[in-house]
Parts: sequence; C-alpha cells; structure tokens
Amino acid sequence: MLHVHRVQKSYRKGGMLSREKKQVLHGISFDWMPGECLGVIGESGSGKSTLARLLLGIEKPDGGTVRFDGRNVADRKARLGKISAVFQDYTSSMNPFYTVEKIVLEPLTTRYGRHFNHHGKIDSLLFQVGLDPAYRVKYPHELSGGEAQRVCIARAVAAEPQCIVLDEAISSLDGSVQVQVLDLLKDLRKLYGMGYIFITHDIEAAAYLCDRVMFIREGRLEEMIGVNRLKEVQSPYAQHMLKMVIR
Ligand SMILES: Nc1ncnc2c1ncn2[C@@H]1O[C@H](COP(=O)(O)OP(=O)(O)OP(=O)(O)O)[C@@H](O)[C@H]1O
Repeated sequence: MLHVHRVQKSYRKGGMLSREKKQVLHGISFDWMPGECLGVIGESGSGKSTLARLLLGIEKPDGGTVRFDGRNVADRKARLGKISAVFQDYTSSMNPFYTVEKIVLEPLTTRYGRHFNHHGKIDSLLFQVGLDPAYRVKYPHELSGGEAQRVCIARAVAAEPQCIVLDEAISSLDGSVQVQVLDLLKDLRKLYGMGYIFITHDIEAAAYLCDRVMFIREGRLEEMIGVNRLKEVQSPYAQHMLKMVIR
C-alpha cells in the first residue's frame, strides 16, 4: 500500500537566490491500494507533477511522508521493483544512445544484476506492448510517439512493479493512439495485476481507465470519488471540470 500523509511542498519563486517561496502542495493525504487504478485530476499548475515526483521519491516533501508498504520512498530500497514511472515526455526520458533492448533491459539489470538471464524477456515485453521483436535494435529517434511511449511502458512494466505512476503519459499522443495506449494499460493491468496512479488533466481518460479519481486544485485535495459515482461529485471545482466534458 502507498500511504501519503499530509505532504507539503514549496519552491523558491524567483530561482535559487530568491527568499520568497510558493507553496505548491498543501498537506495532501490519501492511500493507494494494491491493484487499484487511481486517477489524479487537476488543471495545469495544480501540483500534479510535483506530487508525482514526491510519490516516486525523486524529490522529498517539506512536510509529511510518502510510504510504500510502510517504508519511506526516499529510501531507494523501498521503491526498488515496487514503483516505476511513465512520463509525458517520452523522448527525453529515454537515453538517445541506447537501443530499445537496452532501454527495456535497464530496470531488470538494476533489480536482478548484470548477469540476469533476460533471454526471451525483452521479446515478450515488446510483444505485450504491441511491438515486433525487430524493434529491439532501434534507437529512440527511429520511433513514432506512440511507439516510443510503448517502449517506456515496457520499461516501466519490466521489473513487474506493484504500482506505475503515469504522469500525463498519453497527453502528447494523437487521439486514436491515446485510446490504444489506454487499452494497452488495461490489458497489462489484467496480465500483471499491477495498479496505476494515473495523473492527468483529462477527466475522460481517467474515467476510462481508473477505479477512483481525486481532484487536486491549487495543491489541495478537493475530492475523491469512485469513477462509477463521478456524476455525484460535490465540490464546485470537480463539478466544473466534469461540466467541461459532459455537454
Ligand atoms: N522545480 C520547481 N521550481 C519552482 N517551481 C516549480 C518547480 N516545479 C513546479 N513548480 C511550480 O509548481 C506549480 C505546480 O507545478 P506542477 O508541474 O506540479 O503542476 P501540474 O499540475 O503538473 O501542471 P501541468 O499539468 O501544467 O504539468 C507551478 O506553479 C510550477 O511553476
């Protein structure tokens, strides 16, 4: 279980030398249950990516804690093999000098060591994300956006983590490719039994994929609700976001 307790985060407003700070997250608390797909919805600047970085242990909160199975995610060992990520910017999240094979292999060697016998594993991962084995030898610049994001998903799935944090992972893709990737995520969830934290400004995509969604506004948790009860949201902010998609 991922337990997020009253996390706070602020950044300096005008660069490193500025004393003025802007509080981006104001004491957010929630639990993510194993196998669950939890959507995090908010408008641009609401603090979604900041929250993602705290969940992944990339940054530390100023206050509060993020624990995975009782251990602080700031400890690398607490995260290893348990939580991974797919980001919006698939091009910069892959090493341009690595082949697809090396990119997908990386989390496996990190987890199991260099002598891990990966024979067949890469092909099966590529197959699961809908890519031909011939893609093993390609470099990131030789891939389309949809293919590149599939490689990032294969990499995130490789070590079979309990939870994948997807931060605007489909936002840069074309509409039809977005649906393909959402369907792929659904299939992989069934196959591996893993769960997701799906961070997005796209309420429709969240409703398609998730079991529960939480609305974040200006760094505060406004509301949390099951997707099947989405139309019953109470907070004016969530109602407003919902109205924008239901016409
Ligand atoms: N490293 C940083 N230094 C200074 N300010 C930051 C930093 N990271 C984020 N911020 C600020 O924190 C606020 C929230 O940013 P964040 O990227 O978390 O929002 P978001 O909801 O993910 O937005 P978007 O959907 O546009 O990506 C913004 O005002 C942003 O400028």
